[in-house]
Amino acid sequence: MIKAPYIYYDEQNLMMENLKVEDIVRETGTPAYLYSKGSFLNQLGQLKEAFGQSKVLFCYSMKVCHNRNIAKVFVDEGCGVDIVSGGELYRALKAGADPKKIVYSGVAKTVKEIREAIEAGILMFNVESEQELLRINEIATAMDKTVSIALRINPGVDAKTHPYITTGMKENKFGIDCEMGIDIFQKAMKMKHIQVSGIDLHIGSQLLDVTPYGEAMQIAAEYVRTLRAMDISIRYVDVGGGIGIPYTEDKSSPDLKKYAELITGPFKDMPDITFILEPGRFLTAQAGILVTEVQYIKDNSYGKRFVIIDSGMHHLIRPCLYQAYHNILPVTKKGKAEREVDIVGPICESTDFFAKNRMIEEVAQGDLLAVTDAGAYGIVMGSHYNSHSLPMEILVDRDSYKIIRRKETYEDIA
Ligand SMILES: Cc1ncc(COP(=O)(O)O)c(C=O)c1O
Ligand SMILES: N[C@@H](CCCC[NH3+])C(=O)O
Repeated sequence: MIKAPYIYYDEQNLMMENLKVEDIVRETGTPAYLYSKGSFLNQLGQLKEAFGQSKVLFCYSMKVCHNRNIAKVFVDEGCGVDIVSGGELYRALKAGADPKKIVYSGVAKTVKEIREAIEAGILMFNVESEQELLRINEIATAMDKTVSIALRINPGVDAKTHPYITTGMKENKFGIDCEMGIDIFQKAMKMKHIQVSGIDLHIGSQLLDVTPYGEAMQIAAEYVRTLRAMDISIRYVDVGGGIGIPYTEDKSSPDLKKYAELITGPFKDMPDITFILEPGRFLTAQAGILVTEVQYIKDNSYGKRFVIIDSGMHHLIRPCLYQAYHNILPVTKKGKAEREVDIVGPICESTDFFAKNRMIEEVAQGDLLAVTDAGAYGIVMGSHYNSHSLPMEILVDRDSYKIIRRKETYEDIA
């Protein structure tokens, strides 16, 4: 494994691992997502270290970056996979995931998806409603299989993150509220083809301050005690994902040691519990950059300058959807003075921007820019809007790179 940093400048050249980013994309073309394998492994290593000897199964939340080559990096390190659809199940199995390490979340699992997951023999369904439980039981009965489930409870905890990405509050569609959950657990216990195995919760995404996990895990531990007192056996506590990354320099990485303590601490009296973690963003966001080429520079008479690029909201929707900040770097520094610009894409929407009023080194037509921290919720939230193709994806490993998703042709998207 090579040492951090994985994305850095060597004099004027932006590097990923041992390669110049410019050399890669001049061969492959733009727009392109580039990912550093070393960074993936380093982030996973940090999480593993924080949890030390605790019984934890890390399930890569593949919704953040579902390329099967990337899932395979984590699978090869012993991780399971957190999936939310039949499509993700397919990708996870193609990546070589052990079905016995796959957990399946999501509020709208269809009959077909449930059947496929039972056939694959996944570890556990994270059930999000009573009707879903009934449906799983019905399908399991017809298939004559016993299916392991956890109920996703909604602990009513404010994760204090962006309002669009909290999930554990009363107004969120996820999970079952704690009070109703007890009754549903009891019903599940009576179902012949259902094996009650765990509880599940996920309070939100992009948490930099881990304290809300403390409150949530106290609630979870109390809940498990109540269930056990009713002879409802709980082996797994699935904590979901949510650990964030600093997108801006004024923020710092979450305290992983504290996170691990907040998760495991309330369960000290239950050493038989296995924790399941579903990290996503923390594992992949910082490893990814989106490289784009400047197409045009346009000034208007109000003093505004637009830098128009060959990528936009159809490739990375986070700035448009959450007003999210992503750093934007020249791929090759030219030593020019900085000036204020809007960096905008080709889409016929005024929300199609990566940055507004941003100071960056002056760029010219044909220059390359790299949007950083783009490895999570990037390409997976992309679209073919305006019939543009998605960027290619490239995995960098020390001195070499591999195209893991080729450029789409018109025929692919027509
Ligand atoms: C159930 C569940 N697990 C895991 C994740 C991954 O979250 P994150 O990328 O914040 O780690 C999400 C997304 O928020 C989720 O909804
Ligand atoms: N898509 C969001 C995170 C949503 C989490 C999914 N449960 C983001 O880009 O930050």
